[in-house]
Amino acid sequence: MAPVPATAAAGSSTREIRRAQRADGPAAVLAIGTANPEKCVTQDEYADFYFRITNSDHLPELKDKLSRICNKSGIEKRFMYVSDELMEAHPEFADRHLPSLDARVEIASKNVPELAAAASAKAIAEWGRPATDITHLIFSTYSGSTLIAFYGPEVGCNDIIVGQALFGDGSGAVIVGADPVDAVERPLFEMAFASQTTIPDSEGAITMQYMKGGMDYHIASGVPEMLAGNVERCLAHAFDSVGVAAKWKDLFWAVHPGGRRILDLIEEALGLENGAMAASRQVLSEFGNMSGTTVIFVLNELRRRFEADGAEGADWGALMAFGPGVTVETVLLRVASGLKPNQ
Ligand SMILES: CC(C)(COP(=O)(O)OP(=O)(O)OC[C@H]1O[C@@H](n2cnc3c(N)ncnc32)[C@H](O)[C@@H]1OP(=O)(O)O)[C@@H](O)C(=O)NCCC(=O)NCCSC(=O)CC(=O)O
Repeated sequence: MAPVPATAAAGSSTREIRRAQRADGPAAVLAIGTANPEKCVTQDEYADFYFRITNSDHLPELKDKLSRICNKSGIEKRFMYVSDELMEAHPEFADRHLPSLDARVEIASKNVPELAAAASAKAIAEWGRPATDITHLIFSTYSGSTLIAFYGPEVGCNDIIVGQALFGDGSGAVIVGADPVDAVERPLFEMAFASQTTIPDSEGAITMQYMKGGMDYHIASGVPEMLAGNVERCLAHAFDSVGVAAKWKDLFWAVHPGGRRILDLIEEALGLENGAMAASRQVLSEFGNMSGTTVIFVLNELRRRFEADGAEGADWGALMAFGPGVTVETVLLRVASGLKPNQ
């Protein structure tokens, strides 16, 4: 980021002073950091773990259902705060009808900022400049799968089972700036355009609500179809807005892996080959769905892949995130000089 002049000539207009404060170049991701809680559970042991620590082994049909979904999830392992020790200290977390929100928030208030700080520290170390020089450090955390939205299964509440199969905890941070300082800052991805759309008639499809026993959530079974039916117009709008004629097959992709089926259906809807969302699938496999935090992990994985293979041929890409609303966030990315060989 170019230094802002400390003083302006006495006769400068306010407009000139404001102009001197602004960067010329596009906003770019200059560094990325991620962090997860220590506890790791593999997907093939998760159903046993979850039913044991919530004292729910008397519900074998639900346990089988969780195993079935875990097997189809495309996830190998996830990180989370919940553990035997936590559940021994807070047995009330297993029953969402018991009041526990205060205790959950108290634990989250200590742990979540620490995780965000760990991810941010990695980003700052990679960036290489003093933290006091930062203008934009953006971080996201997710702690739902233990702390806030973790509770035992219930007959008739399949959302709980689906959520238990998919979500993991983590934090991601990016440093964003413009006009990078040569030989110090390394732009990874430039951001050319950003937009947010609410899908028509999607109210109620993904909901989250704080209750006395934790966060209740609902994930409608048609969410993958809903997203797949709407991403193309979001992409077309974004690329039209910057006057770029993009072919979907030529882009690189950082799509939120909300679930394996979401990636499958979006690839199909856009006519992409199965490998197009390899970075999203890799993150899904290693970490699960960490809600809004996940796309930062996907960006990091894309960066790793570009560094390993070179970014030859890749130029434009799209980051897409999804959340309650149902909203679709689209950010147009361009591979920046820091990821291009020979620059
Ligand atoms: C869950 C899946 C991995 C299951 O894989 P498949 O669909 O291939 O398998 P399948 O059709 O045999 O389904 C397996 C079992 O899961 C059940 N099932 C699937 N989706 C369900 C849902 N939303 N609610 C309740 N049950 C559901 C099926 O009925 C079936 O039960 P049975 O076996 O008994 O017949 C997939 O459907 C998926 O990726 N879904 C997307 C999940 C999603 O919407 N994520 C977004 C989260 S919100 C988000 O990411 C935003 C945010 O956090 O902010």
